[in-house]
Amino acid sequence: MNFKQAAGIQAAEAVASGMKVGLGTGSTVYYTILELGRRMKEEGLRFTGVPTSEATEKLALELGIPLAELSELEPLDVTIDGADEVTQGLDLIKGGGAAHFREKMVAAVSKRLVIVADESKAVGKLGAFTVPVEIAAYGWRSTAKRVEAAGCRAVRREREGQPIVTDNGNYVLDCDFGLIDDPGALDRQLKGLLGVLETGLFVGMADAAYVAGPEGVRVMRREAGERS
Ligand SMILES: O=C(CO)[C@H](O)[C@H](O)COP(=O)(O)O
Repeated sequence: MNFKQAAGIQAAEAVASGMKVGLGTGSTVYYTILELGRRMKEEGLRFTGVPTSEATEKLALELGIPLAELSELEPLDVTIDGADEVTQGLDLIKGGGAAHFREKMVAAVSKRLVIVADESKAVGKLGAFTVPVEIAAYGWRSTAKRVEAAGCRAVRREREGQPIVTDNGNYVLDCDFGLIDDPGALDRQLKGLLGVLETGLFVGMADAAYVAGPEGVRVMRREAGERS
C-alpha cells in the first residue's frame, strides 16, 4: 500500500452513516472515496456526498455514491480533501488539481475539514509549492499584472500550450511568492484584486490532517476552538 492510499483509507473513518460529506479532489482523496464506496457495499454505510469537481462527481457516480448539490445539503458534517502543502498549524496550499474554488466553497460550509496527504506535503512554512489563483479568463493578462504587483511571478497554467480551464470556465495562475510569512493576509490581499476569483490558500479551515509516511499514518488535529 502506498502512502497516499494509507492516508486516504484511514481518513474514511471520519464518515459515519447519515452524514453529509464533501468529497475532495485528487489522487489521495481518490482512495478515501474508493474506501467509502467499499464500506457502502460491504458494511451498509449510508451517506450523501457533495463533489468538489467533475472528476470526483464521475468517480462517485461510478461507485454508486448518492450525490446532491451543495446548496441542498449545507451545512455538511465533514469534507475530506487532499492538499499540496500542509503546515503543523493546518494551513494549506491547495489547487494542484485546479479544483480549489469549489473545494473552498464546500469546505467553508463543512463543520469539519479533514486533509489527506503523504509526508512530502508536510512543510514548516507554506510557499515552496506555488499558490494557485483562479482568475477570470476575460482580461487575464491584466489580472496577472495585478497579481504580480502583489509580489510574485505568476504563470498561467497550461498543458501542451493550451490554458487549463477549470470546471468553472476560468484560468489558473501559479504564483511564486517564495515562503509566505502571513498566508491569511496574502489570501485577503489577492482576493481584493479585480479578476481574482479564489486562491488556493486555506487558512484556519482544516480541523485534522491524516499524513502518511514510512512510520504509518500520523493524525494532526487542530486544538478545540482554533478554527477561524
Ligand atoms: O487541491 C487539490 C486539487 O485542486 C488536491 O487536493 C491537491 O492538489 C492534492 O492532490 P493529490 O492528492 O493528487 O496530491
